[in-house]
Amino acid sequence: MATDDAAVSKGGLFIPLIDFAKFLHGTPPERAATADAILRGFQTAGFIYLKNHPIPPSVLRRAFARSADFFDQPLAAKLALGWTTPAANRGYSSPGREKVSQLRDVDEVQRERCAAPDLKESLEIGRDSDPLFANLWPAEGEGKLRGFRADMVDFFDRCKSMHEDLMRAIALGMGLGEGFFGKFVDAGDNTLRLLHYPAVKADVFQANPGQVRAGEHSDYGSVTLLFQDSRGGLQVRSPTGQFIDAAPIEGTVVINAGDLLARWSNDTIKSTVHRVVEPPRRDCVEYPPRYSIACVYAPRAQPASPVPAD
Ligand SMILES: O=C(O)CCC(=O)C(=O)O
Ligand SMILES: [Fe+2]
Repeated sequence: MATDDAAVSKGGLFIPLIDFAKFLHGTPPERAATADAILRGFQTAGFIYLKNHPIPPSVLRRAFARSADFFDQPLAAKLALGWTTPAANRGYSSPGREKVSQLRDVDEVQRERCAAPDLKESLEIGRDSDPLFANLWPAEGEGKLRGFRADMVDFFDRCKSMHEDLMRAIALGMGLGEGFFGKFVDAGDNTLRLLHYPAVKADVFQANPGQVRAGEHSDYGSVTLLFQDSRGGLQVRSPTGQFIDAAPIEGTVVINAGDLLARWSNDTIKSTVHRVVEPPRRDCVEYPPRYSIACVYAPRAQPASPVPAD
């Protein structure tokens, strides 16, 4: 059965490759089997790969091209859209600014940032209609970034809709009503995260064995959709503690459960640690840039209806 295909099977880590169309358009038994496979993947690996997902290749190609156009701007233009506060969590973070980590102590994070800064830059985009926080968009102008905002809002909405489908599958797999999570996730208080790992000399990794493109961490939300280009470097921690390559597979999206879903499921679902490292070693002086797009889902910031007093 398609749901038993492995995207990754190594070192005790089995990440299933699942046909999402069987959940979206299948017969009731196909939908149920696919929902079970999705839930099992999150319970065992914390990660799944989905094929035949609803975001068309042309839309993805466009999102990646627009992301490259954004990062291609002069640094000063990007810094003008600088990330400000965790509450807003919007805007641009220049290389070396963000260090993803499992550490909780700010001084320890700072030491890790100095020893092995994440070799990446990012743009965080939140719900565009949020009444509290505004996205930081490049000026529309006539250049390459014309239409950037409209394209990103469209991509954001497509990811939101896919997230709602996924939460329906998880609820079905858990034996709950399909709509169980609906009222928690329908606001779309999510974060679209454009990531660019600039070209880097191979000897940077050789000179510093702790050097990474993104440090080891778990994600904070319910699930993260992760679209990656063909460069490689994403690794997922296996149940025995080894980091295993989660290589790109054309036409698929990698999805991982985050801390919130682990909490919601009483830790039956795993929020698994992952990182981005030196790409598969090859004979080159410089590794090319890598782009990825992560959509991190969070529950609605405000309750859907007033919470009863007691
Ligand atoms: O770029 C990647 O492949 C991973 C990014 C990631 O894990 C994150 O931003 O949370
Ligand atoms: Fe992550």
